[in-house]
Amino acid sequence: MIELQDVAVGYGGSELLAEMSLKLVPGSFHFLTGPSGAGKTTFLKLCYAELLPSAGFLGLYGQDARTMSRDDIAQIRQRIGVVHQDCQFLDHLSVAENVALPLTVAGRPIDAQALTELLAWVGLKAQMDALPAQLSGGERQRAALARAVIMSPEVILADEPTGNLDWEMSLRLLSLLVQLNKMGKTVLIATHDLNLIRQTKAQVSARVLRIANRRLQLAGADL
Ligand SMILES: Nc1ncnc2c1ncn2[C@@H]1O[C@H](COP(=O)(O)OP(=O)(O)OP(=O)(O)O)[C@@H](O)[C@H]1O
Repeated sequence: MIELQDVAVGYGGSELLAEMSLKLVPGSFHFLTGPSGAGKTTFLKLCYAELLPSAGFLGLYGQDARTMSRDDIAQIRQRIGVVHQDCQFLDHLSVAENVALPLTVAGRPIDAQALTELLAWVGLKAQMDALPAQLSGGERQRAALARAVIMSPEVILADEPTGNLDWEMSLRLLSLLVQLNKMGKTVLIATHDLNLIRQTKAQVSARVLRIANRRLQLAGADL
């Protein structure tokens, strides 16, 4: 579904990451770790063609990302749900309307019952009519996760989804991502929280990728 062969990427002509190869197979669970500034967000942006490689092959569902039209990329993005590091919401819309926004934008009907069930699943049923400003950090992250999965994507990419959360809330969010994986979704989570990775590996068979020295590596068994 997402395949990189010898990919390099950078900004403004300077290379940040190089020689990256990876195949994200359906149903897999990956963590991506590495120090701040190593390029985790940049790597995720490649995976949903927000950035294109400066060298190598990036395949999205069998198509070469560099030859895809805007429409092709828009289609592919419907199959990839992204939880961004700084989850942004439209302040004047309710939590439910924000979560349903990808459907609205795509011109798809909103199934009110399915929306309520999704909000209940992330523990936000009581807050569905609240405004985003009324949510706590953990609630915002869970709303962002609900918004990322509302289009039933096959892949979920989450960028530091537990960034500012306490341990208990981090585990709660992780358990939602594990549940999605057990439902067959492919999950990739960028995080610098090694304890979280260790904790999750007890629940799910996860591979840990690490960015070091501008390269993507498979982390050792210690993680
Ligand atoms: N749009 C951009 N233009 C130029 N440089 C950028 C851009 N986005 C990121 N960078 C630089 O690329 C490097 C990697 O950034 P990136 O956000 O991918 O790292 P990260 O591993 O996700 O970091 P963090 O853990 O702090 O979120 C950083 O040095 C950053 O300043």
